[in-house]
Amino acid sequence: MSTAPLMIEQEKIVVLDLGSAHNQLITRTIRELGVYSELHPHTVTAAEVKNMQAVGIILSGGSKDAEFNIDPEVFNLGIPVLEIGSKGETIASANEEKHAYGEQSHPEVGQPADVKEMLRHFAFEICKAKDSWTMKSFIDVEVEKIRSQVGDRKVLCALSGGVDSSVVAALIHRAIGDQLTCIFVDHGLLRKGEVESVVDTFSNQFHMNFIKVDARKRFLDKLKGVTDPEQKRKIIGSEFIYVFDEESAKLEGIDFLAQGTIYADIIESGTATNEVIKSHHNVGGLPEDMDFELIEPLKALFKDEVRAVGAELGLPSDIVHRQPFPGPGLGVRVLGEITEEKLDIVREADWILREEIAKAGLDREIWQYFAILPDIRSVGVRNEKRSYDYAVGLRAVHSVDGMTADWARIPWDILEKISTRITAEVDHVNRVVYDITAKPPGTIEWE
Ligand SMILES: Nc1ncnc2c1ncn2[C@@H]1O[C@H](COP(=O)(O)OP(=O)(O)OP(=O)(O)O)[C@@H](O)[C@H]1O
Repeated sequence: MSTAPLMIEQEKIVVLDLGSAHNQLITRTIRELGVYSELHPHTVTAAEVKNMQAVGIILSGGSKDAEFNIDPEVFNLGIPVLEIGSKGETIASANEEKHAYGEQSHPEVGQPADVKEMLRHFAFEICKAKDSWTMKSFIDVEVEKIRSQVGDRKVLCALSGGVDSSVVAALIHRAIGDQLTCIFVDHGLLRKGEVESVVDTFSNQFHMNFIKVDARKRFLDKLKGVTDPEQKRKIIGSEFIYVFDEESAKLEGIDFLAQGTIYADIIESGTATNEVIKSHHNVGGLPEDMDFELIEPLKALFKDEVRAVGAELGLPSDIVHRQPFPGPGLGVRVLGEITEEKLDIVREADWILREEIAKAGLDREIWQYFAILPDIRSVGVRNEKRSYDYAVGLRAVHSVDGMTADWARIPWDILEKISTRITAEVDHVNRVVYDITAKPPGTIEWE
């Protein structure tokens, strides 16, 4: 985590990380109130805080602990300070007028109203913050920043059709129009309808400089005969880089690379952001030695804020609300060797699942749901004849951040409908199973 502010000019409440598990929740809650907030390490100095346009400071968690000694000058800045203990209780608060709070609050899930009230009181009554943090104002500010950073030069964006890179592309396009070029690699591992939706949105509706690379055959050839999951991921990742490198080499005069880095990437990577190229991605990411300056306009935003920016920029709902989808795509949902036939099966089964979940009105309720094709065939009967065909797995989970998950209690009759449709409509499937494993001990994806 960097000590430099991400939104420099924006008035903010600074949350200092003293080891509480609630830090992110507190930061988000303040933003939901309409006040921008950033999380910073406890090692930040008073002088640094002073330069952050801070109107309030929150010390969050374990502040009595010696290992979290903070710069004592922080208390002398004339900026209100609120201390929240590691269990969420208000320990004390101090500011120039020595306001004190006796109330006890617990920002655990289950009592969010209390915390929100406490934070609202602190932000507006004590800090006199303005509720000026909206996604519309964010877009206005960022558009200006991008314009002055880029000038008349050119920007390249690797567009996956996922939420982050789609919103980055739309935002930069709003700022500089044709100076942006997007490259979308169709590796043949996307779900049904996704390629069409990406092309339609960015090429037909936004009229972007949009390059779609059809690399389906190339990826399948490389994956032929490979069954080991790690090996599959590696091949998909490195092939993506080759393809992207080849395509970008054809373009001239590009100075910048746009990245969909978001706040979670920064908080989780624990490093100064602007030096890191998004490193966690499964797709392998782009090589560190690419000769581009980075533009990362979403790096201060939480995921729900990114979605709100996307909606404000006019991106369609299927992109803005796209479920988390692994970088290697269906490559990790076809277990064992990947073939065209198996990809088709999983794509069709997944489509039916998505359709029925949407029809039942559960599509926003369930965090993630998808079909898997395990490498299993079993015996069944079809038209009074013995069949020996594939089993399809269904997975649907509730989760907040993907770290833990519980399986979704989809009503039986909906599961029945999905199963009946899959076995009737998808060739070579004679059995459907539902995964009832939580994470842990399972993972959300099967590979
Ligand atoms: N098929 C693709 N075509 C072009 N770029 C891609 C593709 N897949 C991934 N990328 C690029 O690599 C980045 C990281 O990919 P990853 O699959 O880990 O997605 P992510 O972190 O969820 O972001 P996103 O929401 O943009 O997909 C993407 O943001 C995008 O810039």
